[in-house]
Amino acid sequence: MRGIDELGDLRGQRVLLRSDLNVPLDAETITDDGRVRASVPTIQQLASAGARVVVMAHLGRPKGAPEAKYSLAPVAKRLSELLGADVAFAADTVGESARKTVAALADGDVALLENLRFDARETSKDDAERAAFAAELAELGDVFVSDGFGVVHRKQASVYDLAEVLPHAAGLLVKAEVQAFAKVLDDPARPYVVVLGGSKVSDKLGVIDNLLEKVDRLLIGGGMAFTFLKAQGYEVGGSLLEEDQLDTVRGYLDRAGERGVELVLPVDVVVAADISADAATSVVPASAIPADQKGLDIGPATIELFRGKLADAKTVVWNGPMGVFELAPFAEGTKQVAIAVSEVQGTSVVGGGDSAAAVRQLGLDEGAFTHISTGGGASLELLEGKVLPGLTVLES
Ligand SMILES: Nc1ncnc2c1ncn2[C@@H]1O[C@H](COP(=O)(O)OP(=O)(O)O)[C@@H](O)[C@H]1O
Ligand SMILES: O=C(OP(=O)(O)O)[C@H](O)COP(=O)(O)O
Repeated sequence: MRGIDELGDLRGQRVLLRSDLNVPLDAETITDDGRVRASVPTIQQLASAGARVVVMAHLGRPKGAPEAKYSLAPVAKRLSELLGADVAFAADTVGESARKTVAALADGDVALLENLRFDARETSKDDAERAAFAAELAELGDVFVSDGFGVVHRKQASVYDLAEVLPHAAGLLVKAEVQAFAKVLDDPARPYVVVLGGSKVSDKLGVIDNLLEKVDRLLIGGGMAFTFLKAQGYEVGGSLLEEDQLDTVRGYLDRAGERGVELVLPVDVVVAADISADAATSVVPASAIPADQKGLDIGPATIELFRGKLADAKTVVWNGPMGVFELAPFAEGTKQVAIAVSEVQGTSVVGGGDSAAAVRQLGLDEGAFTHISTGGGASLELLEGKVLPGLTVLES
């Protein structure tokens, strides 16, 4: 994979840089700036080389049109602070504001475009629509650098199509992440345990298919667990559920049994009627979730069960919080699993925007794990052996 150094002299060149700046926000306050920090070294290297750096990023999942709560404006401010230099913020992505902002850049300056996903073409499944958006983005740059590791599993205009129309290279973060995972991929020490949770259930259920061929144990918590519990015949009340995946999940349960993979599900759950910080909570068996309650964290018996399954692991990969850890009543499962993963004698990798935020919130830093990855879905797809569009396109 070509790196920035191989792009030639960048002085005066407009570099379109795809970063993953998808950070958790509480109104306009960034609650964890890990992804912004991780994007800084590449930006600094490009700016020091005299490039005019045009950063492109997404925030959340807006529906293809501008929405104030998904604006990248707070991220531009934080990026300015971290760089110690002004970051010009364009109020649109490929419109007049973007063109003027880029035209006004001097060598070594940095700009950030508004959320790419305010344009439906960014994430379109239609190749021609994405290509048209990439062509408009390409007018704002001479070179493309891909550094948003958290999105390299997405075949999207700013990740994939842009590399087909501009000279391109991988940024420092993408290179470092790929290298870190190569070590895990290459003959993992066993027992090899993957812990899955979080709320992107439909996205991440699919990775289990391939992981069943690779791992010794799969621990499933977070929003991911309830489709499994339902597939086993339990009612899950108002918990997150992928109804249309129940047959697929039954298939996973059968295959895990056949292959001797331990698929470990919660035995108890913290439930509440609403997702709120002052909700009345109770702990119920996973087989007895009341119809009017939602499962929002794993319970104490599950924490013990998971701790036991992690104790002798030699390789652990964890993506997805065990509960709604942002709120104190539902944070304990994530906290205890984070501690258990940090104590693993061997390789421990935490991936994902929210999972990484959770471990940092607990005061566990890079030193407590072999690697904290900025990508959750991206790292899981790498580990399952998939070809990631945003990486293969960089080889072309
Ligand atoms: N049982 C649950 N019900 C609803 N949301 C949950 C549950 N467990 C975890 N979550 C939510 O999952 C989100 C993170 O999911 P995801 O994006 O898949 O993880 P990551 O960003 O680490 O890859 C968090 O905001 C958390 O509140
Ligand atoms: O947060 C992200 O992924 P993650 O939750 O899997 O870590 C990335 O920014 C990708 O976002 P997406 O899953 O909306 O494409």
